Amino acid sequence: MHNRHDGEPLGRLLLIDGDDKHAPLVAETLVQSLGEGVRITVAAGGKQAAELLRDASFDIILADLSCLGDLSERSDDAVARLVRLSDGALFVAVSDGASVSAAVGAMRAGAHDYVVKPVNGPAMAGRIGELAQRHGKSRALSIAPRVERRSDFAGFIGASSAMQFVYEQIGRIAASSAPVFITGESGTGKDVCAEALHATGPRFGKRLVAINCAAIPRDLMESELFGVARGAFTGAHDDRKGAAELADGGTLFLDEIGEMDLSLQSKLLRFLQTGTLSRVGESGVRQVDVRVICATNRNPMQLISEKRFREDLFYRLHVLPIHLPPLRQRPTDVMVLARHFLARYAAEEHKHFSGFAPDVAGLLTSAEWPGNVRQLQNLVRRLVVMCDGGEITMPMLLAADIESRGVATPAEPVARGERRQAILPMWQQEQRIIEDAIASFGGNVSLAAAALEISPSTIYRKRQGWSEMAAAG
Ligand SMILES: Nc1ncnc2c1ncn2[C@@H]1O[C@H](COP(=O)(O)OP(=O)(O)OP(=O)(O)O)[C@@H](O)[C@H]1O
Repeated sequence: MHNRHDGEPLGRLLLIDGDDKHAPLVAETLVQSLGEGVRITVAAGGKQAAELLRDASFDIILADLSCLGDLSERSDDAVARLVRLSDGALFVAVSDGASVSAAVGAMRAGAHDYVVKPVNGPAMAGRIGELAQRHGKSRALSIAPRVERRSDFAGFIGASSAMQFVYEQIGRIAASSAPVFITGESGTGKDVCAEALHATGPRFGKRLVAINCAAIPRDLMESELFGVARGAFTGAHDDRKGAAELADGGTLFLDEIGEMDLSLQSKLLRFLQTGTLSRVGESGVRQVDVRVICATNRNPMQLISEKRFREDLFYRLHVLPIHLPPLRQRPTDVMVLARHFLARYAAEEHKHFSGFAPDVAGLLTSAEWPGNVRQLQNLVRRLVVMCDGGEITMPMLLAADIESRGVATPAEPVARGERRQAILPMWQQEQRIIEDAIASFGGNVSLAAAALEISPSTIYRKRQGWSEMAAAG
């Protein structure tokens, strides 16, 4: 937060909001969150905003898409015109949430992001800081409240911007009881995330009970989740609580939710709707208060389209989405994590390591890491066990890397006839890029398409093609 500022403002924000009662309130919450160094000018519509932009320079523009009609009938056209006049300001579109296509249109027209109404001051201030950093908008960044860059948070290690965003999201939603839906490839830290949400929230005094929907046989899953009454089936000698009851007052973590049987999905939906459950073989109902966190490394939209996941259950669970980015998208975290694991395993093994040789660090940083943090962690552990100590050199890495799916691919593998990283066919690489984009927009195909600068119908067409390719083997 900035100190009170008497002279020139630190920055200028243009708020385009057609509601003359609402706009001053929004402006006030923004000043409270951004600090008094920001000067806010309100424009009642697109035309007035365009005039203001011709006369003065602004650092941030917040534009309610519903009030730009006086500038152009189409909101994307109005946004494009304002962006052209904006002199490189950070441009955030505000939409009413009903029209995803308007928000996508605004982003195609040059907006940096969109937020759904109502504009919340503290959340908006955080978002401005994040966007300003991501888009290199130094003027907007100077207004945003300083956020300490953290290199660790509640069990996570990592100082990249992507992880700062994750920490900020966890901090913002930990106190709520609404369901959280965590997505991310295997090994990106979905369990760590569930633990962080529980540990930093008000339910910390009660239990976090985790249940892995892929690891438990189908016919046992219902009793594991909801408990069992004595005599319900052969072998049920006693009444037993399930994970949901054990987590009462605390958090229930449903890992690999995408693997849950469809009939149990209906029962889970009922539990989420009513807050009550019945143990297997019991006719009465029991009230249970849990916060549900679920996670999957699959694409939930694909599971829904394949009819393996109920859409109504997805929307019940997908209230607060968190996406954990793959390690290859945050290369600055690799050595932070590698050094952390080296220190930890060296202490466990009573050995002394001085660090990684520069060529090893370079190779690790640029590797693909298909198994993400888990793969890096296992590799460092293997290095510590196999080596006596000192500096981790390239020969040591190559010796330890044998089972790690080719992280340490040498620079000229073909010439030297050594191992080569598997090259995926073009369609699979394209599929990965598109699925990553969809996951990072919480499953929203339209927004992913806008970010990739292709049309949503292209994504749907490609998906059809991938299923056919996969079916063809
Ligand atoms: N950012 C991180 N900082 C420190 N450790 C991490 C981080 N991310 C993951 N890990 C570690 O990597 C391993 C895998 O993490 P985790 O089990 O949370 O991944 P996951 O996404 O749930 O994987 P899966 O989908 O296979 O269950 C764990 O040992 C975890 O402690």
